[in-house]
Amino acid sequence: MLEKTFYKQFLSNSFNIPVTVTYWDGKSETYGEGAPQVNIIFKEAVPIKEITKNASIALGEAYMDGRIEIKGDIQELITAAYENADSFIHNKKFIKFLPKQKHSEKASKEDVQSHYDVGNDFYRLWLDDTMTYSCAYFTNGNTDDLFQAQQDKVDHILQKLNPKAGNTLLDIGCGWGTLMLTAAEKYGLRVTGVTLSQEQFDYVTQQIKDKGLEHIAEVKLLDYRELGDRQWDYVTSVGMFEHVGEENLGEYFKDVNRYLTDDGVALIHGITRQQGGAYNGWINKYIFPGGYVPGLTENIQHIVDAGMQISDMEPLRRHYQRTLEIWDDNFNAKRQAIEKMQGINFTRMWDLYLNACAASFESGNIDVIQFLMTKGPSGRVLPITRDYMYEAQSETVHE
Ligand SMILES: C[S@@+](CC[C@H](N)C(=O)[O-])C[C@H]1O[C@@H](n2cnc3c(N)ncnc32)[C@H](O)[C@@H]1O
Repeated sequence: MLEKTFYKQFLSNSFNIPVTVTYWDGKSETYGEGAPQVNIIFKEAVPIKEITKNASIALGEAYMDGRIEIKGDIQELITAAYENADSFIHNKKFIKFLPKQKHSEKASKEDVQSHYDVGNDFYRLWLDDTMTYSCAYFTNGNTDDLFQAQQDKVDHILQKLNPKAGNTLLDIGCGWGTLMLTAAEKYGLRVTGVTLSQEQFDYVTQQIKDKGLEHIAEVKLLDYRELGDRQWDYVTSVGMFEHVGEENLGEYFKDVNRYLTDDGVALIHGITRQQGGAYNGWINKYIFPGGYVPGLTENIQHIVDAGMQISDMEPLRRHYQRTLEIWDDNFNAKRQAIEKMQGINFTRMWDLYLNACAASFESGNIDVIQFLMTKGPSGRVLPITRDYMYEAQSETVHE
């Protein structure tokens, strides 16, 4: 009885849409006004002490192993929790414990490999053919297909750099390599990519060979902190600073600045949080160990402290919401194959992750920003308007 009183209070305050909750004794109650859109079914009670320790971990784990079922749209339910300031997602009372974070070179390697080395065969099932794993750019609104939108994102980034053929580019956290290989093939740049994932490194190495780009493209299995004194004309880093950790973020931007020539341009693209930086219990425990989403102003402060000058900033949150929705559709279209490959708990975990991230963008809890920067006020002067970013590029200029 005590347990149910707690649940009733906890759940009736958590969402800004009406929900029906079916309890372990088979009885249902509806909270909120109007017709319920989602039914949360507790097949058994999640212990109150787990919920009060970290509700997102406790409920996430219960969803993963099937103690909780959700009938209706999971993204809509989680968005409703993000949009409710009193919900357990925001309430410090339910976030007393966070998994420990370490960001040494060794810890970063283990963390990154635990996520990306799930395997290229897994990612191939639900990413598009560019194997890009970051926010796409839907040039024509939401109608573009993901493959086109990922290519457009890469062009959008590279065009912002105003690149000159023959110049050099470093891509920190190059993933499966589409940005760096496009920079080489289409823009004639001499490119270096770094990743900590063995699977990505093997994939990009093969791509460089297959495309005959060995003379202008190289990939390294290295931590971004281990690149020595070398400098590049352009530095890009897409969907990567979220791995760096709060305590290393200032140094990360200083490294970006250090790797740039005096005349260099950097485009750093990543997730920020409106209300200040945060770790997320369940995501940190199961999806991105070591992940940290910085606050927007925290990032800007680090950029300024590193001595860089911001030339342009573009928030793309609705593009990331759309990207995640397409990934989740693709994921569910391949659900059987994924369950066979990774097991049912992993599949439920990953589906929850994609929905939770889409909800976080949808509610505006997080955003994704492209920061375009030069090396201080005396660095390169970019064109005075944004027009140059949208001018069509010539076809392949590959040397
Ligand atoms: C979300 S993926 C993005 C990949 C790619 N930029 C894209 O847009 O598809 C993050 C990338 O950052 C890399 N990464 C994370 N921490 C790193 C580190 N300390 N040093 C080098 N690469 C790192 C990962 O290996 C992965 O390639």
